Amino acid sequence: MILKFLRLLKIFTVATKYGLDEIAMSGFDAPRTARFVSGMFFWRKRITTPRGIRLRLALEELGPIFIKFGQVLSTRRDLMPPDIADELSRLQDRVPPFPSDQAIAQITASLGAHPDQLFASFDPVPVASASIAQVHFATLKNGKEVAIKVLRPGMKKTIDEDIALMYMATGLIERVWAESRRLKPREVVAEFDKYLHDELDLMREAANAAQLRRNFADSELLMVPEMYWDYCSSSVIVMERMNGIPVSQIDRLAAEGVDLKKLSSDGVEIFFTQVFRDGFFHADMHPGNILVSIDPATFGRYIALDFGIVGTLNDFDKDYLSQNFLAFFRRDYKRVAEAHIESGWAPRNTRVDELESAVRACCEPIFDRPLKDISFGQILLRLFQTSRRFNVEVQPQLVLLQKTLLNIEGLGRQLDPDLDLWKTAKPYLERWMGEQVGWRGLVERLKAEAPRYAHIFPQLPRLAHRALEQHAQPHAATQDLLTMLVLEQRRTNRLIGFVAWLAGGIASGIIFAALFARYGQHL
Ligand SMILES: Nc1ncnc2c1ncn2[C@@H]1O[C@H](COP(=O)(O)OP(=O)(O)OP(=O)(O)O)[C@@H](O)[C@H]1O
Repeated sequence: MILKFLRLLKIFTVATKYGLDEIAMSGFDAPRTARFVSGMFFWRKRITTPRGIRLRLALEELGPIFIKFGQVLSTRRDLMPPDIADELSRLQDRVPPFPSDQAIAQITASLGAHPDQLFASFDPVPVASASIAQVHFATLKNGKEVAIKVLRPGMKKTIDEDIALMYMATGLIERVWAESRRLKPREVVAEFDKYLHDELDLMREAANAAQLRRNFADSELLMVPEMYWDYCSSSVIVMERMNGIPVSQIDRLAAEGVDLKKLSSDGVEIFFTQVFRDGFFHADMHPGNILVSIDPATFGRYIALDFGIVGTLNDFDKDYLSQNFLAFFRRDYKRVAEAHIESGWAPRNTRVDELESAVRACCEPIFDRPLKDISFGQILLRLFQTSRRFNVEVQPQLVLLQKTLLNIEGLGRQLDPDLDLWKTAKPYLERWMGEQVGWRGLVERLKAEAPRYAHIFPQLPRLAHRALEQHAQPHAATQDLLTMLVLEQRRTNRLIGFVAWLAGGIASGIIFAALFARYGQHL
């Protein structure tokens, strides 16, 4: 309890030192009591440093968990003012490594043997250390070079304590200051809580890596380290050691003869493949996590590292994205508005023309520049900001996607300032749309649903009969369901009819050809 109090006191002192209260007071219509308490810090020197810098310095002083919190906040550009988000994105969580005997103890406890027994060699000096984990290199007994990621000891306790304080603080703020709820502080902390706890389980990270590796097994564009499952636990993972040049070292890449233009468009292709083909994307694409191979066998291929954060998208999300991007680039804002209402994201009673004109107002200025300079990430961001005004809840996976898009665009344009994102991405969007509508889409969906239909179809007449009996006057939801089932059945019947007709045609053709071959000369 005393420790909790001291920690709270420390947070309070740091917040006052950097005038964070003043940021809050100026940003919102703060209640009088809060202004009075804030005004009591008369002894504080006049604050002249910009608010974003002050917030960043305060978080740095509060330690790794708060630094991580700032990094996560920096990605919520739909909530944060741009000056603060820009400054927070500069937070670095490079922290001093923890002693190697602690890493060795962690490996021994997790994998059941000392590194000397497990590996042919183990380097006690870490190659990198961050707030959650650090990485050591080693060699397996079969000669394979590996990288070992070890969780920082005692992290869970520290995280739980700091998060509990954050919940307490946000709860208090929300209670005394209703206006602050607009920023959804509790929701943001809850998201951060989940994010950190996900990162604490390295097994999740290993599983994400394995999935991404499988998705790109046949690709010439991206390499993902293999996970060595016999040496993986929730606090230690061992994976193939990758060699390459960090993508941020552009001069080195150029000197090695890597084609930067190709690298740039490959990056976009990889990203859109992850999004629209797999619905599974690496969402921590900062340049430190991306290498480029210069090994002759895999020259110029991307290497991905650090799989702690991935985004997943379902068909609904993909449909939303492709519809909106395509409508945007046709400047069809009405379609954008309709897509939001049809998908149920904007409330049903939203007026299409109002949403359309809001979207137009925020996006038209973006189109005032050459197509190649348009940022998908910016478009999505503006869209989310506009949508919020219409009570659209922006889905976390799309916020993650928007943040990753900004990273990819930044990276792509650093490698090739002429990168035309739209030209590179359009075929993916169009292919996705093509697969969703028309015969191809229907056949694909039927194929995917076939096993389920096999169960449902025989029961359909009974279920429909029972539903009709139970509800002589079916209510709206049941009515909708029945209508949907009937429509689906009709569509399937049409497809089956078409296939039967085609098969019949082919069969008659074959029979006719056979008869003609046999008896044709007698005719
Ligand atoms: N498989 C690997 N092969 C070679 N080097 C690796 C490998 N995995 C990690 N590293 C090295 O360790 C560094 C940190 O790894 P990683 O990003 O996974 O850790 P992290 O703790 O999540 O760090 P951060 O939070 O800064 O991204 C990488 O930048 C890279 O230099």
